[in-house]
Amino acid sequence: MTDFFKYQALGNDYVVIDPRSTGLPVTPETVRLVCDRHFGIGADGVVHGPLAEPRPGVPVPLALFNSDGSVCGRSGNGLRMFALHLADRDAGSWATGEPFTLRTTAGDSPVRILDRAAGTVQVGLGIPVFDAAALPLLNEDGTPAEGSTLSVPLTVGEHKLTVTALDNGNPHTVVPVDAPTPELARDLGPRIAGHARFPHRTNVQFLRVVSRGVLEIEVYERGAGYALASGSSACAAASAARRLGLCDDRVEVRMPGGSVTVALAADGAVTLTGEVRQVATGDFAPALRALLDPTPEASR
Ligand SMILES: N[C@H](CCC[C@H](N)C(=O)O)C(=O)O
Repeated sequence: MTDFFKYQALGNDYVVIDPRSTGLPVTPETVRLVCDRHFGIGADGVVHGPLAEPRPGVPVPLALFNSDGSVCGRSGNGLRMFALHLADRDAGSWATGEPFTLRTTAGDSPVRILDRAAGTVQVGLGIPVFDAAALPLLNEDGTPAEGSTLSVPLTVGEHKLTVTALDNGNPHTVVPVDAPTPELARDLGPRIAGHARFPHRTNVQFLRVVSRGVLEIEVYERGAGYALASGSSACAAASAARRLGLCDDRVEVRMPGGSVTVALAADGAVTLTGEVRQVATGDFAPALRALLDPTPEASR
């Protein structure tokens, strides 16, 4: 029995809870405690899976949570970590380097372990949607907005911004700025993430185009806060920059925790490649375990 497996991708950390290794329930409350950096293990989110016995050739179901306990449709980093977890724990067909498919509430994502020793894992996040109704995005007066979400005006307090919003399994809002800084992300990030015009909230990327092949972002994640890196955010920034004509089809996206590569196909489909590492595996101590699963039979 192993209660948890912890992974990080460029400092974006997730705790994997595998129901085959532990009987612990996974609920928004337990996710919040596990992710708490003072009272729990500490993580930006939890990956719970596989939710059915994994079989080669069949999409492997899993659930993703943010550290605040909210459900996250898709996580570029969480999916890549879970792919490596399958290879670490089960080897077999997950470790051959052949692509396989992971299934979340946001749909299916192909993953591929390119180099297991180096932790190089690739995930496909599909074709993003730049559509106000899909996000959804509201007008200033609270009515549903319609049409393209490329370069839309957004007022945040005294700031008059021009942002590009998109959905790639998660909602994202890309804010081009001259100088993305952690201070800017921590200050403006939560105000955009929780802005009334985004009823489902949004992840936020502050973007600087370094060159046509290099982007730099600072990330504020919906449900998790300031993040050293985010896979779907890197993809969102690259997709927005490409649609705005600011970058080429293959870009390096630099974040405080490190860089990933994002490739953009002619139809807009996005592939993310980067490093993932296991940090720790372990068991929750009895006192924490009792909080995570208060049923008497859970105590050991
Ligand atoms: N860390 C994730 C994204 C989390 C997105 C989540 N915060 C949400 O949409 O609710 C990633 O690497 O793609």
